[in-house]
Parts: sequence; C-alpha cells; structure tokens
Amino acid sequence: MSRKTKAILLLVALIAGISSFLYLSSHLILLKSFSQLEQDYTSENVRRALNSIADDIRQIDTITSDYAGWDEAYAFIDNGNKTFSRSNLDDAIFPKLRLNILVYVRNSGAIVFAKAFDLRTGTESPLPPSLVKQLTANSPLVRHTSSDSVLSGALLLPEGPLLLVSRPVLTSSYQGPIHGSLIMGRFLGTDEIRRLADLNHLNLSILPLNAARQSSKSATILPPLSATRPIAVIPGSGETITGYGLINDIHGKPALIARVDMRRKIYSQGVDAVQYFLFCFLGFCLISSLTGYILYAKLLASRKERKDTEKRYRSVISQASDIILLVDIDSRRILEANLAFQRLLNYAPDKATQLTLYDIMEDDRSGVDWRINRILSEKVCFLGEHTVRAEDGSMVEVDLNANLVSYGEQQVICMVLRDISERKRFEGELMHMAHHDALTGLPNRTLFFDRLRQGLYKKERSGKMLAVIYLDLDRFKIINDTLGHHTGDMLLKEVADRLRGVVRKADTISRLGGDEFTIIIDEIATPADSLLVAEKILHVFSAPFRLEKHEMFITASMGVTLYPNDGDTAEKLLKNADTAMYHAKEEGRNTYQFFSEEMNSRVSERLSMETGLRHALARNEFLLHYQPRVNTTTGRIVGVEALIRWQQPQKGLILPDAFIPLAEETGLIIPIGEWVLRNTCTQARAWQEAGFAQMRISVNISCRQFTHDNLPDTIRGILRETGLQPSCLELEITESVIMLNPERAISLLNELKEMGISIAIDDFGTGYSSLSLLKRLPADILKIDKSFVSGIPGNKSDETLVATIINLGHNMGLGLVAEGVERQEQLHFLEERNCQEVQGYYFSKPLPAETLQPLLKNGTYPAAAGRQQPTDARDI
Ligand SMILES: Nc1nc2c(ncn2[C@@H]2O[C@H](COP(=O)(O)O[C@H]3[C@@H](O)[C@H](n4cnc5c(=O)[nH]c(N)nc54)O[C@@H]3COP(=O)(O)O)[C@@H](O)[C@H]2O)c(=O)[nH]1
Repeated sequence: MSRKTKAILLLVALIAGISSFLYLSSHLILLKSFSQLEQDYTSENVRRALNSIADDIRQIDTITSDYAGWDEAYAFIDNGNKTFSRSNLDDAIFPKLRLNILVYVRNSGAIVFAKAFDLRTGTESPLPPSLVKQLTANSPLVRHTSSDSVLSGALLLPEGPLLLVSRPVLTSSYQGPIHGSLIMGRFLGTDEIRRLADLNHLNLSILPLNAARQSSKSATILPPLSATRPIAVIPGSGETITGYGLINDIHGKPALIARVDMRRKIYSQGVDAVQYFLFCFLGFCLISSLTGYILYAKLLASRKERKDTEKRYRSVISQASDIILLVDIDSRRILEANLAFQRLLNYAPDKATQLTLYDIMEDDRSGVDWRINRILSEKVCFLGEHTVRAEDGSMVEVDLNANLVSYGEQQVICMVLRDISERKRFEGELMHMAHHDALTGLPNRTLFFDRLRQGLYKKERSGKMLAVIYLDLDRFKIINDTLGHHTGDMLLKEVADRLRGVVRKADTISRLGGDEFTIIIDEIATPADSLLVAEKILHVFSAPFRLEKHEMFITASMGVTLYPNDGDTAEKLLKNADTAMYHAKEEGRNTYQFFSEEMNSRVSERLSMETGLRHALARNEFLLHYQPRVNTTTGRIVGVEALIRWQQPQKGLILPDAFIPLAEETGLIIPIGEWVLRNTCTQARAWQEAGFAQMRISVNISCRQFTHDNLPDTIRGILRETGLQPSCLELEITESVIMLNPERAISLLNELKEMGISIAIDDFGTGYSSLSLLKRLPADILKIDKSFVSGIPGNKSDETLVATIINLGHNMGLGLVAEGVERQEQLHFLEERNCQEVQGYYFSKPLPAETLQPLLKNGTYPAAAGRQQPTDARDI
C-alpha cells in the first residue's frame, strides 16, 4: 500500500473516530441537557397552567368574598328577599364574572338562592343535581364554622369538574353569626380550558385524575404524581413532550390532572444544533482533510521534486563538461570531483579525494593560499585563466571560477574549471589568421606594420639602419586574367617560397595584397647591404616558374627605402618604397630602385597624368594618326595603321608610349581602345565613301583589351554601327600577349577571324612563340619588329632573324610586314627577300587623316617602285 493511500485511510479513520465520538458525546451530554431543559420548560409550563387555574380559583374566591361579606346578602340569607336577588343576582353577572354556579344556602342546607348559567348559550341552566345533593347541613360546602372559613378547589361533578369556592355569608364588616354560605363555581369545561390554554399559549387539557388513570393509554405513561411532586414530565420519545400537574379538590386532595402537551422544539433545536455542529465539523474535517491532503500531496510532490532535482543536479554536475570541485577550506583537500575531473585531467576515479589544490594548481603553496583567501574574502570570484596539472604532469589551461557553498553543515569552496585549451588554440589560429596571409602564410599588412614599428623602435635606440623593399610582380594582372586566379595563386605561393629562401630569419617577408610583397631587412650596416638583398631577390626570378602545364618567366620590380634616410615612420618608409617600386617599373621592370626625393615628383606627375587621362575621352582630347603600309613591289599604299595621340592642353601632343601603359594599368584602355576602333572604322568608311582605293586599316589591340571578355562583341557592334566591312579591318596583337595564354588567344582569334577580320601578329620575333603554336594561330600577317629591322643590313643576327621570319611567313602562307623602315638599304634588303609590305618613316610618319589624304589619293609611292624617298611625306 502506498504511503499516500495509507495517509488517506488514516485520515478517514481519524475523521470517522472523531465524528463518532462527537456524535455520541453530543448525544450523551448536549442532547441530554437539551432534554432536561425541555423537561424543565415543560414543567414550568405545567406550573403556569396550574397557576392559571389557581388564579381562576382566587378570582372566584375574591368575587365570592365580595358577595358573601355584604349586609344585604347577610339579610338575604335570612329573609330570602327577592328584591336582593332581583337587583344583584340577575343573569348579567354570570358572564361578567364568568361564573356558572351561584348558590346562597343556609346552614341548614336550605337553598335561598341557586342559579346555574350556561355561559356558551347565555341562558340559565339547571343547577347540577349532584351539587344540590351535596348541599346538606353537614356538608363542608355549607357548614362554615368561622368567619374566615373558605372552601375552594376543584369539585368533581358528573357534569364536569367545577372550580368552586364556598364562604360563609357575613355582614359587610365580615361579622356573623354565620347563617349561611355563598357558593360560586366555574366549570372547567372545554371553553374555560381553551381560555386557560390560550392565556398561557399552551396545549392544555384537564382530566379527572381517576379518568386519567383509568385511560389505558394515559395509565402507561402517567408519571407518579403526589402532593410532594405535583408536577411531572414524561420525556417524550417522539415529537411531543407532556407535562402533568395535579389540581386538588376542595378537600385538598388530588382531583384533576392538568396535562400540557408541547412540541419538542428545544430538543429538536438541540438535535438540529448538534447535527449542524456535526455537519460543520464534518465539513470542517472534509475541508481540512482535503486541504491537508492537498498540502500533504504537495509536500510529497515537492519532496519528490526536490529529490528529482537533486538527482538531476547531481547528474548534471557529474556529467558537466566543466570540472567541478568541492574543496575543504582548511586543508585544501578535494572533497568531491565530477567526471570531468577524471576525463580532462586523466586521474583515476578514486584519486581526486586524495589530492589537494596544491597538487593540481600550477601555483606554489603561497599562490594557492592567496587565491583561497581571495575566495573567502570575495565569496564569489572569477580567478581568471589558469593552468592545472593533469595526472601525467601536463598542464591544461582553464578558466577558474570559485565561490563558497554550503556542504552539509560546513562551508566549502566550489571551483568550476573550464577547459579552454581548444579556445586558446583557436584564438592562436585566429591571431595567426589576423596577422598572416591565408594564401602564402606570410605575415600580412597588419603584422608587417607591427614588425616594422618594432624594428624602427629598436633601431631608434640602437642607432642602426633598416631597409624596406617593396616588391611588385611585373604583369601579374595579365597572368591572373589570362591564366586564371588559380594559376595566379600558385605563382604567388611560389614567389613567397622563393623569397623565404633568400632572406634571414630576422627579416620579415609580408604579402600586402595582390602581387605586392614587402621585405623588412632588419639590420643593415650600410645601404649596400640592402642592395645585395635586392640583387638576391631579383635573382630568384631568373629561373622560370612552372605552374601546372605553364612555364613562364616572371620578373619583379622593387623599390627600396632605408631608415632613417628615407623616412622615420613605417607608413612613410612603405610609401616611399612603393614610389621607388613604380620608378623601377618605369625603368623597364625587372629591376630595383632606391628611393630618392626626386621620385616623389615623378609620382605626382604620374598621378596628374592619370587624372588627365580619365578626363581625356570626355574632353575629346584623343586623336588618331595613320601610318601607311606600302607594297614593296608596286609602291602602292595597301593599308594604314591607326595610332593614337593625346592632345594634352598643357603638354601638347603626347605619344602613346607615354600614356598607353598607364591606361593599361588603370583599365582606361578599354574605353580608349573602343574609341580608337570606332573612330578608325568611321575614318576608313569615310575614305571608302570618298572613293579612295580599297585598303586595310589596322588597329593595335592592347593586352588588357585582348583579355577583356567582350572584344568580339564590341568590334561586331562598331562594324555594324560604322558599316565597314570586316575584311577592311586588321587587328594587331603582339606576340607577347598571345603567349600569355596561347589557347585562349587561338580561340579568340578564330572567333575574330570567322567574323572576316584580319589578324596581324605585331612585334613578331620578340615573344618566344613556338613553330607549333604559330601553325595553330589563325594569323594573316607577321609584323617584323622594328628592333630587328633597325639592324639590317649589317647586323648579321638581325639579318638572319629577319630573313628567317620572312621565310617562315612564306612557308606558312602568311603575309609579311616589316616595321620601322627608315632607310633605303633596309627596303632593298627586305625587297630582295621578298617581304611584300613595309611600313616606316622612309615612306611616312603617322599622319592625321586629312594630311594623309593626298598620299592616299595618289595611292602609290614612286620611292618604293623606283627606290626614291618621298621627302614630302617623311617630313610631316
Ligand atoms: N593599344 C594601342 N596601342 C597603340 C595605339 N596607338 C599606338 N599604340 C602603340 O603605341 C606604341 C607607340 O606608338 P607610336 O608612338 O605611334 O609609334 C608607332 C610609330 O610611330 C612607330 N614607327 C613607325 N615607323 C617607324 C620608323 O621608321 N622608325 C621609328 N623609330 N618608329 C617608327 O612605331 C610605332 C608603331 O609600332 P607598331 O604598333 O608595332 O606597329 C606602339 O607600340 C603602338 O603599338 C592604339 O591606338 N592602341
């Protein structure tokens, strides 16, 4: 049986017991009291009834006394004078005095006057014969021996009980001698009894004693009444209670019984009260039981909850990922440790309680004591990061929290140790990531500045020198754009590895971003030391880079600054190194430059050019010059090459070599190149419409233009827009640009070729292209670079090279154009080797369209056919 059921049963039994006890005790004590009270009350009522009857008798007696002590009555006894009776004893006095009987009788028993009166009918009635019989000389009713003699009480007559009073008739001064008596009576009939009952508010009945005794019903219940106990009550068992009282007759003997029946109001009220009390008690018991039960159930539930919670807490604590220790304050001994203690520090399960804080904390004894004292003074505290000793002696990094807790009767220290090794490792990684370049693993810009500042701080104190090298890969952007970012990334990693191999450990190589690297040469004695490092770095680029299937030569440009000569802050040193690096680029790349103040002005010059270039298109500052291309056999102008110029308002006409590289660098070459194409095609179409002979017009396509995605679409659009036939357009692409990504170049050139456009390989001979590649190139013309042409005739290697290129072109079915023809011998050399077309100052410099027009009109150079120089054109 469950505890709950037991409790309920116990409670029910308790309530039942108490209720029974209360019920019995209330019956025994309370109801008995109520019963007694009721009997007393009934007795009292019987007494009141008897008193009323006695009052009646007294009243009759008073009247009798009045009518008996009267001179006329005294005379009347003797003379029987009718006048007296007529005037004083008429019918009216009976109802007035509520009398039924009035008799004047002489001592001899002779009736002087006798009258009976029926009060109900208001008429005279016959004197009861039984009474008349008793009016004899010897009758106590008649024979009074003294003037104060009175006979009063009940007189049982067959006609009914009569309340009767007899007094001797006397003079008005109550003197005798006694001649007769006056008898007055009142029947205790129904009406009189009702009157008495009403008067007393009682259920009253009056019976002759004998009759009452003889009644079988009454006999059984009639209580023993006597002169000493004239009133008795029979406790009722039903709804009524009855009281009895004895009424004596005129002789003082019990003659009548007055019976008072009462509803057991008191008792039933008592019963109600007890029942109400019991009901309330039961209600109270029920409510309190219910409340008790609920409270008890709650108590049980909360006890269970507490136990469950405790269990859960224990389980949580034991399974917590943090180490939780309870430590004795005085001895520092570990009292309890959770599973994490074993798991993280590798101690055997039972080992913890054998250890003290001194065994596991890294601090010495005083350090541990200091911490404990802090906990005791602060109650709750975070003790920060700490290391604790594992079983094998290794140290584990933790966050330590501690507070004082109650442990049974005593206070102990609860320590929570969170393993932060992983976080620390992660923080380290984050720190590394925040300070290093993800691709190359080199320090990044932040760490570079940090190291440089530290270096400067040290040098400031030591008075020594430090160098910063700013390195930028040449044409990296092109490699990235043409070979893809993956190859670009591989190159950067390879560069980083090579750089690592040439500097000392104390030096810092960083990658600032893109293809920009910096090297802090930590300590140098003279500027020459940094020169040696710069040379070494330059040397690492002499070997080709093998990136997947590509093998390429990459160069770098470097700028060098020295502390304290070129700047005393990290920012200034870097900025000046950057400036020097740009200078190196301008110097033809693949070199290094030491910073000089003069460079700064060149940088600002470059900046202003860049700004001007950005506005040049909008301000319509560009213009085109055209250089004719001449057939060596016929002397005919077979084409023109469009060459851009910049009419700069302040500086005058600027040649493309001065701004095309900058336009390439800044990306401005895309809109500029588009402008050149559109204007060239427009001009060619204008010449056609003007009736000039059909010829090709060639346009230089820069590296960035060629690698830009929408070149074919741009050209297609311009041709459509201007109406020039594609066959009249020739695009010059340098061999070096093709070599950056030959496969892509082949596919793009094929696409352009399919559009009907001619392709010329510019600067041929300078770009290391292989024969197998050349075979696959959809080219129409090879343009022999002017650097080779300048050496012919005379320079054997140039002669051989030019002759070889011409043969190659012939063998491959390609057209040949020699550039930079300035002299007749050059023309002869080329002519003899059957180079069909030439271009150069020998015929004409690049000219504005309107200046070129007369030449075009003529269409032929006699100089080519007749070996004479057209001086007019050359002079322009
Ligand atoms: N992407 C573009 N590049 C362009 C454009 N216009 C020109 N350029 C390139 O600029 C470079 C320099 O051009 P420029 O200063 O116009 O020089 C050209 C000729 O003037 C010069 N030339 C011609 N004949 C001779 C000569 O007999 N002697 C001599 N010293 N120079 C001569 O050669 C340049 C033409 O060379 P090339 O393009 O290889 O045919 C130049 O490299 C142009 O490519 C442009 O619109 N877009």
